[in-house]
Amino acid sequence: MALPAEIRPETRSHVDSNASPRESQDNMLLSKRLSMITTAIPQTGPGALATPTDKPVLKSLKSPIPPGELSVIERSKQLAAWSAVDDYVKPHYRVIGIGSGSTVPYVVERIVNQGAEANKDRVFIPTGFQSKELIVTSGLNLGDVDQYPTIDVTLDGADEVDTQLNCIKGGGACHLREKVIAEAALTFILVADYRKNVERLGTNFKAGVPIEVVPFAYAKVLGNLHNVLGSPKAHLRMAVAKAGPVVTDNGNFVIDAPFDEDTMKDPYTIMAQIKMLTGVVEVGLFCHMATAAYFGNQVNTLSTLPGLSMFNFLSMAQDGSVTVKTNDGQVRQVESQ
Ligand SMILES: O=C[C@H](O)[C@H](O)[C@H](O)COP(=O)(O)O
Repeated sequence: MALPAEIRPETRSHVDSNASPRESQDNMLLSKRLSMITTAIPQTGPGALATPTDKPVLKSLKSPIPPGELSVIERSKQLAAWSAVDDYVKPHYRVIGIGSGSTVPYVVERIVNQGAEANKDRVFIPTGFQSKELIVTSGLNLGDVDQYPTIDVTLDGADEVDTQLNCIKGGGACHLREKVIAEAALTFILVADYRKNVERLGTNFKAGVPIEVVPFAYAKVLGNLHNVLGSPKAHLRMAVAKAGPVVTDNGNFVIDAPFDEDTMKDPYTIMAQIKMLTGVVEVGLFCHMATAAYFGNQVNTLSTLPGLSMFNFLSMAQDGSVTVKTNDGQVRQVESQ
């Protein structure tokens, strides 16, 4: 398959608006590496993407990145993404959904590492601006869900995932397109770091359930959430580097609605109730949708300062393992080599 004319790989960086300075540095490193991989791929002419890159398919989870280059959290995201790609992006798959968030660049990284030959006949469907940029920048073929309404597998990040694989999504305001791309997929896989792996939704992610609303209905929906559905702190999400509200890729607003513990024990019910409010476009609760969720882990290590054995401190490390939860209730550990 020749590259569609609109694909013009350029070096663009992935911006994670929630990233800490360390995470931003990690993201810049990743963008740099992705663009280095991309420049190895012929971009135009009859030979476009026909020659494999010099990157072999990595069979193990051993990182080619020098130790210490990625933070513990970034390495956790990377291992989760790589394991998921290795298990679920099968050689014969042709249509692949690419989700949003800070773990997804590592999904693309691993897919690119499968080689140009593996990717030349594939088409990748984005869930928003960020993933579209990732696909284009990586020299992969871009498609849309209206051309490819059946997707072999979609891999996506999450804000939190519970034991039933229900999840909160939409921290980056992408959940409408994400849900469409997830529903269009025969298999939907979540990737995240250990902080997102919880018993009950709302444990660490306190911002609330993201709700995309049409702009003219936001005040009415806020009233419904405050007075009828029991979320007195529901509020319009405001932009950080712009005056006014966050506007989604679809031109809508986002409301964040925190609910109490009891409500979050049954995410499907509250999801259905919110969705019934007129003016709501989509709710960032994805229930009974994922086949598996991959979480990179960390360990706490008790260390001692050299020469000061009385001072112990806890330091965190990526222990090279990934926890995999599947929709049949099983949990297993994958160890990197
Ligand atoms: O709208 C954004 C998406 O649902 C993301 O997948 C989710 O917010 C997780 O993003 P991150 O990995 O950046 O925390």
